Amino acid sequence: MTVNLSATERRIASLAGRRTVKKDWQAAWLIRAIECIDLTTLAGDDTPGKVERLCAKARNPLRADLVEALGLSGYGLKTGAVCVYPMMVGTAVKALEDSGIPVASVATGFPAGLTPMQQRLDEIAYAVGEGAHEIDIVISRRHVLTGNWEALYDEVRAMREACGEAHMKAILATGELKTLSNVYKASMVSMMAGADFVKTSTGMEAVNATLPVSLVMVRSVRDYLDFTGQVCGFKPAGGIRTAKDAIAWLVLMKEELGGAWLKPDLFRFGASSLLGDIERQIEHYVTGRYSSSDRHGMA
Ligand SMILES: O=C[C@H](O)COP(=O)(O)O
Repeated sequence: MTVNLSATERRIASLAGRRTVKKDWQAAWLIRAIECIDLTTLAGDDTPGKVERLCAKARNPLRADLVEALGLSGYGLKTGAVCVYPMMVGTAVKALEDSGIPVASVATGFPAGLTPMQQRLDEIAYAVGEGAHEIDIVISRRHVLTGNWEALYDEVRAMREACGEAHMKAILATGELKTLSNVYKASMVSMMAGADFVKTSTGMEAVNATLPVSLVMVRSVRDYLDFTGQVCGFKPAGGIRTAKDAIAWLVLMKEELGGAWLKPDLFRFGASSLLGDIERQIEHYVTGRYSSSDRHGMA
């Protein structure tokens, strides 16, 4: 399998012109984007209080006056999930009780994945034991860079088993995989080994989610569906900060995979600050005025 870089770039360059999403449609697409956000905090200074505030935001992602102006009172708008480190899972589970919002936890030596395998599996067990519904694992980049696909398969398979009932997202850390062909192969092997989602990045690599890498991954999802009949979700993560970015990714999903991949069961944004810009754009749609971005803090 090889990926044609210039064809990939050409396809991405043409995407923006394929759909015009303005005014009411833009507001509707942004609401959908909110429902697909894994609202994330993965920082060394995370505290229970910060996670509780983030969970409150996940329950009420837009200010009440904006929700009312959009006619969404009673709709129950909420984010797709809240994503935290394993030590914060218990706090998040408690804060999200009865909300229907799943808690996702990174695990397996996030972000580098360079801890011994047993510890990585124990970390999954810990997060699941704390109540995580979804586990975002990181793959060993060295298996990709050395072409050891069997080792990658075995690793992801073992992690899939450790997740039990929890959904598993496989983070490829695409910014460290060197080539788009490697991205395609790593994505395919992760799906073969049982990943429910493939995810671009940890947010900690030098290069995180990009549209060309995302195109390659969604094509692998499409091919996997054609080969096996199995559906897999997709999660771009890292550096997605603006409403405009969100629309670009939603257009990509709609064009490449169709409407089924515009819903949180098959599509998520991994993002810590995207919601703030979306709220700001929706405020502009409702009031005609832009507020300062610091009025839309997350936690
Ligand atoms: O998976 C989520 C990422 O760590 C979030 O990255 P971000 O802070 O660039 O939005």
